[in-house]
Amino acid sequence: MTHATRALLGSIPALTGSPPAFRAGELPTEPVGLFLTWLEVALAAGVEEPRTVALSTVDAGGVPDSRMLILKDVDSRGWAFASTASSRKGQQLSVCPAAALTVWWQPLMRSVRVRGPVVEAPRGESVADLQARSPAAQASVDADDWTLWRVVPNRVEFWQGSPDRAHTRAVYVTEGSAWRVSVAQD
Ligand SMILES: Cc1cc2nc3c(=O)[nH]c(=O)nc-3n(C[C@H](O)[C@H](O)[C@H](O)COP(=O)(O)O)c2cc1C
Repeated sequence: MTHATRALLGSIPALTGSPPAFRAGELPTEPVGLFLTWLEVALAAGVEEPRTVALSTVDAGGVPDSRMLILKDVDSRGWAFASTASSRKGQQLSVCPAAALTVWWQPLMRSVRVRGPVVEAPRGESVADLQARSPAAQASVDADDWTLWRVVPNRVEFWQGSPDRAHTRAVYVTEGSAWRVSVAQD
């Protein structure tokens, strides 16, 4: 029933919502501050579970996988997430230590994506992360397996959708130890 499915999908609204003001001429010089500002706006707007992200990794053959995860921290060291080293993502990160991470915050019509190499946090941080989980969540994993990683960003893109489809993207790219930001309308 391809036709019916296509019709069903076509009938579902997409890119609904109302964008907050986005002054592309007044961007901060680095992306972490802007991400945290957007997160605060998402929280104030009642976006549900704004710390949920899609994390994409690739296997040894270059084939990607993506899954939802909880964002654990964001600072100048990167975007932190945690899982088991023995998981599919853990195995993929051991052969290809790089990832992309994406959020979609509705009804703000905002998406952010972050990409770069992935580094494992010092062991103590993984232990602390595990200890902060519920007893049931702690009991479900082997403590030695639980791992905190960070995506160390070399490209961060802030996408602001618009009802008139004049979407705006602010793209931060590393240039040595500094960030270069450019704004595109598409
Ligand atoms: C909203 C949401 C949040 C999740 N958060 C985590 C998480 O923080 N860590 C984790 O290991 N799995 C989390 N999961 C489960 C993952 O999506 C995934 O199923 C699991 O980690 C196995 O992925 P893998 O086989 O690609 O390694 C979450 C799932 C959902 C839907």
